[in-house]
Amino acid sequence: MTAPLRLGTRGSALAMAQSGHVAEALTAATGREVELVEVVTAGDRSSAPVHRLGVGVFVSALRDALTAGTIDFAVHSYKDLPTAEAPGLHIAAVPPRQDPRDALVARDGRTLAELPPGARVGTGALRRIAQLHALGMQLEVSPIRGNVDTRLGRVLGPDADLDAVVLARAGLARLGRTDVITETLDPMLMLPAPAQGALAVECRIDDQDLVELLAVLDHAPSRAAVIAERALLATLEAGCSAPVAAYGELAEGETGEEIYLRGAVISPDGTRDLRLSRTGTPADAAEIGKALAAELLELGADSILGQEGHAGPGTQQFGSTE
Ligand SMILES: NCc1[nH]cc(CCC(=O)O)c1CC(=O)O
Repeated sequence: MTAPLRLGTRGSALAMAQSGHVAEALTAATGREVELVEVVTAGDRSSAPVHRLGVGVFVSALRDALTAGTIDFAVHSYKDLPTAEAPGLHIAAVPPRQDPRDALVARDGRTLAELPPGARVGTGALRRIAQLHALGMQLEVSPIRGNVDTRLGRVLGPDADLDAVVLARAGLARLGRTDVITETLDPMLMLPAPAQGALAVECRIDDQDLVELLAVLDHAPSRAAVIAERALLATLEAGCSAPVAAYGELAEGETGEEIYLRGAVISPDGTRDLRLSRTGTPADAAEIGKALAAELLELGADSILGQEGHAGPGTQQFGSTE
């Protein structure tokens, strides 16, 4: 009898859902038993806005437990991971990615175009705040945070005080709540966060057997897209509050598989809005992301990021913008 593998997870409904899903997939593919071990993170204990805490707080407790050996592997929302690699740890799999787009949940079944000027829209991420302002619809954007249920309650609950909220479709999908979505937002209007909708399955790099076992969960196209998007983010050296968006799509081109990467840097008030795209082969995913970031920098992305508490080269801690 082999002991069950210990999968460390945060206790939030979203984290439990995605960890449970990965555990089931691993057991189905390999026959190995998996046991969920709850790890409490500093992010779960605090109610400060995420862009001030830095999403790294959700991650570091899980990584500490991995390094200490109290768990064998962990599942992260990929967009919450810092762009810097964690010493001694390895992302052994990127499972098939969920739809990375953002979703609007609005009162009275409204779509974005149906919101009147002055409508109150809640979202915590600067990337979303910036893109909502860039629409020029005179929306009143208010920063919110909390778990998915708390955020939905601001629109759907008995004490609803907002007309709409914007959140990741993937989070709602994992919780079985896509029924509340009134519009899945087109990336032309709301480009997703780098790696949104993707998971990272991480273990210790010296745990060779587990590295090999977990590889069955890897989905190459999802990994390539995420590599491109995060190379863009890393090259911009964006701090934890940076309004940076990136979306890589894989499609069959004339010369084989192609990756189409879009990137955006938007000032929080929406007045400056840089959007560019680039294509290439999935094998060059990282180079495509770097090159697109370099083009954005040439257009002045650094001055937008500088306005927003840009950490500057070498000082970056947290990779995600939200
Ligand atoms: N911001 C926190 C966060 N981190 C991961 C998700 C779920 C979506 C995903 O896995 O990318 C969410 C919720 C959201 O952005 O609405």
